[in-house]
Formats: sequence, structure tokens, C-alpha cells
Amino acid sequence: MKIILSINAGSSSVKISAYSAERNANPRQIAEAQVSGLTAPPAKLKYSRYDKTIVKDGQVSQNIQGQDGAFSFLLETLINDAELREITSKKDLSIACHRIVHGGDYTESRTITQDTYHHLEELSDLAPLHNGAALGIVESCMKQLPEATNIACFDSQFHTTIPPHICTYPIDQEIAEKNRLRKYGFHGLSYAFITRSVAEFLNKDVSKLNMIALHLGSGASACAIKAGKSWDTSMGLTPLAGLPGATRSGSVDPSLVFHYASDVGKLSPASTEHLHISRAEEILNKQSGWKALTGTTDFGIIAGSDEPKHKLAFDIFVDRVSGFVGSYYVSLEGKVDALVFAGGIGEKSARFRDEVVRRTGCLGFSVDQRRNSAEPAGVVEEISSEQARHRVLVCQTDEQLEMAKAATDKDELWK
Ligand SMILES: Nc1ncnc2c1ncn2[C@@H]1O[C@H](COP(=O)(O)OP(=O)(O)O)[C@@H](O)[C@H]1O
Ligand SMILES: CC(=O)OP(=O)(O)O
Ligand SMILES: [Mg+2]
Repeated sequence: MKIILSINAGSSSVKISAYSAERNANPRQIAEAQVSGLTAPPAKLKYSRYDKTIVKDGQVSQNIQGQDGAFSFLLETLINDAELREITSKKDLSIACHRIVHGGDYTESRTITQDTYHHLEELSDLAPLHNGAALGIVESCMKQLPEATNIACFDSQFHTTIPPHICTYPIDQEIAEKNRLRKYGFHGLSYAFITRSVAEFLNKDVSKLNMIALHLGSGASACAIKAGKSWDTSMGLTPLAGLPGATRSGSVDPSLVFHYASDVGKLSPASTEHLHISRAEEILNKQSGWKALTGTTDFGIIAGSDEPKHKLAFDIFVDRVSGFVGSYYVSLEGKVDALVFAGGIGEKSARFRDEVVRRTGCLGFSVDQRRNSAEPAGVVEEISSEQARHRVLVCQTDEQLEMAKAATDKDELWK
């Protein structure tokens, strides 16, 4: 038996889950802790042990600095909990799995060596809200957890099946090749979890499953899944493309950048020795989206308010999400087993789901109001009505479990 720690550094949160695990068996979760609201302080703590909620909406009194600060705080929470018998010191942790958003051309998870680490550092500019922060946590683990093997699990790896006519940008192909400019796509750990869970729920072979999945959190994306594999997704070279998010604009006319301000080509003050980010990237990644439109990054507040600026943000999101549902419906030739909502907003906002399903109702989606507003009991719940032509589902996605599963299947970790 080994203890696996899965670490998921999102743009607004850090979630860690601990599992007791055996080779090739389902990992058993023993604790889960998360700090959320990193972009809307004060940060909040949630902690559960052996499926029992210990802290639900805890205000974090200490000043947490970024994702690495949140990680250290969460690690202490686990270690200082005397009732969590399996973890009494840092030495008990033998495997640390890290969600790395941009994995470039890597098609599967891998042990982090010096070489992998440097390669991932080079990719940091392409995921400016994520890779740098995740690598900071990897470095912490290398220092703090001497017994642990660090594994990188890539958000982009699920999308390596996207065909060339979808992942190629229509630009000079020599330059595209040289600079590796193409659609990569992200949220892949979540989409892998959703694909497996929905196949189980529908009792269908993964290789026969077609669906439109929506991962709507601080960062939001849509994915067309054909025969169990990624066929198209809305994020691109970086997680900026596609849908808007908490602080991201999503797709805009690329020329907008040159009309926004005069200094957008310069390096932003947020740049470091390791991370180069231009003013334009900083503006579109960190100063746009819900924050720019409403002042809050909490979509719960936006969805629960009638104030004009909140209503505008809500309507924009419904419009953009519905647009991808329509586009992927055509791309999948109407052969859609389910439309699936996941991520913080997708899982928690019944009003948002209702509105998107209404807007795409002409395609045969329809929601049952009672089912849509019920508390979810299982990992996947159906919310479609009797007359729906395609199922509508909600999936409580779990990127940490997806990573832990990958680790239990890696022979080299169990010798
Ligand atoms: N009840 C709610 N209604 C709508 N949105 C919510 C609700 N609760 C949380 N959210 C939103 O979910 C998002 C966080 O989703 P999550 O997937 O956990 O984030 P991350 O991208 O950091 O992993 C935040 O934007 C938050 O506002
Ligand atoms: C890829 C991405 O945007 O992730 P998150 O939603 O966790 O910020
Ligand atoms: Mg997330």
C-alpha cells in the first residue's frame, strides 16, 4: 500500500486529495482539501476526511501567497490532522501527482526528471496562469517530500487525438511547425474522468460514446468527444481561446489587441526570469472575463443577481457556451449520446444549465426542472426531461482521482 497525493493547481484554486492505493486497483480517497477564491480573496478552505466534512466554508485567516502558498497550507492541514491515521508525516507520501496544464507534445503522464522539469518550464509561457504555478508546487514537493516520486499528468494529453484539420491553424505551416503553434486543448484530466464516468453511467462501451462535454470553472472549455476520444475542444495553443472565464476574455478578434492600448507588446511586470508574459497576454488572461465585466470572479454571485452588469455577463456566457454546443452537434453529425455539464459552474448552477439547455432546445435537449435543481447523489446524474431526444447529464468531475488512477497503473512506481 502506498499513499498518493494528487495536486490540482487551477487558476483560482488548489485542490489536493490523498489516497491509499495498491497497484492496478481503484485508489481509495482518505482526504480531500481545497483552497478556493485565490482570485477573489479572502481564500476559503474546504476539508474532508474519510468522506466526512471537517471544514466546509472556512475562512483562511493567514495570508496565502499564490498556488504554492495554498499548497503548503493544505499539506500542513493534512499532516496536522491527528485523526488522519495514514499520514502522520511528510515521509508517508510516496507518490505526488501534479496536474500540469500544458504538456506540449507529451501524450501520457510521466515521472518528473530534471529533463522533464526543464521542458515543462519552457512551455510555461503558453499557459501563463497555470504551468508556472504548478511547477512551483513540483519544486516544493521535491524539497519537502524526500520520499515521493513526482508524476506530471497533463491537461493537454487527452486532446492528442484531435485530427489535423481541426488542430491546425491556417497560418504559414513552416512557422507553425517550428514554433509548435497548434490547438493543444486543456481540461483533459477532467474530460478523461467524465468520459469514463458517463460510459459507466450509460452502460456503454467507451469506444462507442459520443458526447458534448462542458467543463465550466474559473477557466471554461467545451469538448466534442467522438468514439470516446477528443475530436475538438474550444481552448487552443493556450487556455485563453474559446469560452470566457473568471479573468479570461476567451476568443476575441486577435486584432483587438493592437487597438486596446499602446504598450501591449511590452513585457508585463508580472514576467519573471522563467515566465515571459506580454501586457496583452496579461490583460486578456488576468484582467478580462467576469472580473472585468462585473468586478467579481464568483459566478455564483453573477448567476444569482439581476443587476444589469451581472445579467450581461451571464447572457454572454450562455451565448458562447450554446454556440459551442451547436457547433459540436454539427461536428458530431447529431450523433450525441449526452450533453454533460461539469466544473464549478456546470455542477453548481442549475440556472445556468437550464438557460443553456433552453437555448439549444432546437437540437433536442430538454431539462426536467425537479431533476435539475436536486442535490446530486452520484458522480453522474441525469437531468433531462421525458421528451428530450438526447440526455443531459451533470458530472461531478474529479481531476485528482484521474491522476491517482494513472499512478496506480504505472508499473515503474510499484517495483
Ligand atoms: N453555486 C454556484 N453557482 C455558480 N457558480 C459557482 C457556484 N459555486 C461556485 N461557482 C463557480 O465555480 C468556479 C470554480 O470552479 P472550479 O471548477 O472549482 O474552479 P477552478 O477552475 O479553479 O478549478 C468559480 O468561478 C465559482 O464562482
Ligand atoms: C486549463 C484551465 O483553464 O484550468 P482551470 O479552469 O483550472 O483554471
Ligand atoms: Mg479546475
